Amino acid sequence: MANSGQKVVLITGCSSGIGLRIAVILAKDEKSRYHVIATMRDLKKKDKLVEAAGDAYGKTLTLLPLDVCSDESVRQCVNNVKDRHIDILINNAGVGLLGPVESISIEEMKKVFETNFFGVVRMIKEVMPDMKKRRSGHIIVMSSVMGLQGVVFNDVYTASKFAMEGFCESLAVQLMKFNIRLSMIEPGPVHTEFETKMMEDVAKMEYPGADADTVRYFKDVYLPSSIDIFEAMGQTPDDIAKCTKKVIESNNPRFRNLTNNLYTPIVALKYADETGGLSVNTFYNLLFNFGPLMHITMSILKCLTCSCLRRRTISPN
Ligand SMILES: NC(=O)C1=CN([C@@H]2O[C@H](COP(=O)(O)OP(=O)(O)OC[C@H]3O[C@@H](n4cnc5c(N)ncnc54)[C@H](OP(=O)(O)O)[C@@H]3O)[C@@H](O)[C@H]2O)C=CC1
Ligand SMILES: CC1=C(/C=C/C(C)=C/C=C/C(C)=C/C=O)C(C)(C)CCC1
Repeated sequence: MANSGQKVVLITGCSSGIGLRIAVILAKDEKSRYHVIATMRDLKKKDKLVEAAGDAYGKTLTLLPLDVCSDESVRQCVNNVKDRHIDILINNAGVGLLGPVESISIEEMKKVFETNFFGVVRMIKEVMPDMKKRRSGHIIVMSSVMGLQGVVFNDVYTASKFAMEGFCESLAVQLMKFNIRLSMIEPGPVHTEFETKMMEDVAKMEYPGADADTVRYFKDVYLPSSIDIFEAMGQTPDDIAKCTKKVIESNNPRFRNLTNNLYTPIVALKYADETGGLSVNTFYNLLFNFGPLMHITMSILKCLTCSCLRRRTISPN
């Protein structure tokens, strides 16, 4: 149970990746300022989190089951929190979906929206009224650079994150009147099971309904570029957890928080030209005309960021 001085933080999707690391980093806060309620839809998956939490488990970190796609599960979970008092709600649970639109059923698309959009809306609807009564609270949403900028062959995932951005940008204004803050975290590529699951799905898929050219563009052009980008720019879940902690601890938290400086110029294209031409044409050229060049650029970028060149310059031995 939380001490009177501790902030109660409820996090969704803590069985792996970013949610797991945020839970651990907050539960291990050096000043014990947080009581973390780490949630996951299947508590059988708790071992990785429990191991990473170490001594904090049972003290500053407790577990509750929660499936963001179920009204009943969301209600029960929040009812199980003492006085339903949640100071900080972190909406992290999310799923990806990759591939040509022709080969994805409407049912699969709805599942992505059910988790990434309605899952967050469901959580906010359950927690927000109590925050409003108390005139305090902070809601965090794990969005993505794909909530700001479309990426080819990620059409449906991108749309689900765009939907979230629109919802939150609207709600943030009303919430401010109740002294409740809303912040979006906007990571670029992050090495988690999200990436592995998508690659596994891609390997299994046969892309029914998509023509041969589209499948070729997806497999032979997009996928290698995407792998390059993950290798060159990919952050760790810990990077995102640290950034999220900073946002929570800021006196004046920003609404949008990009986590990766290397990705900022890519997102900036959209704001540099409101007609959208600059971003659409640049992405087209990067993908279809400069694919091999992009591979070289990404390799150089990877080399510079991994600091092997810098190490060699500083220490010739
Ligand atoms: N990895 C990346 O490159 C990026 C990820 N993001 C976002 O970060 C968030 C976390 O993803 P990440 O850590 O990378 O990926 P992971 O796949 O490692 O984690 C996703 C988590 O969401 C959980 N989850 C999925 N569906 C539900 C549900 N219905 N109810 C409750 N939990 C659910 C998963 O649980 P289970 O184990 O049960 O499936 C898992 O714990 C997502 O919102 C994602 O969109 C944003 C930008 C980049
Ligand atoms: C291929 C390709 C791109 C790919 C970007 C990727 C792959 C971003 C991944 C972001 C993730 C995984 C976000 C998760 O929410 C760019 C840069 C648009 C430029 C054009 C070519």
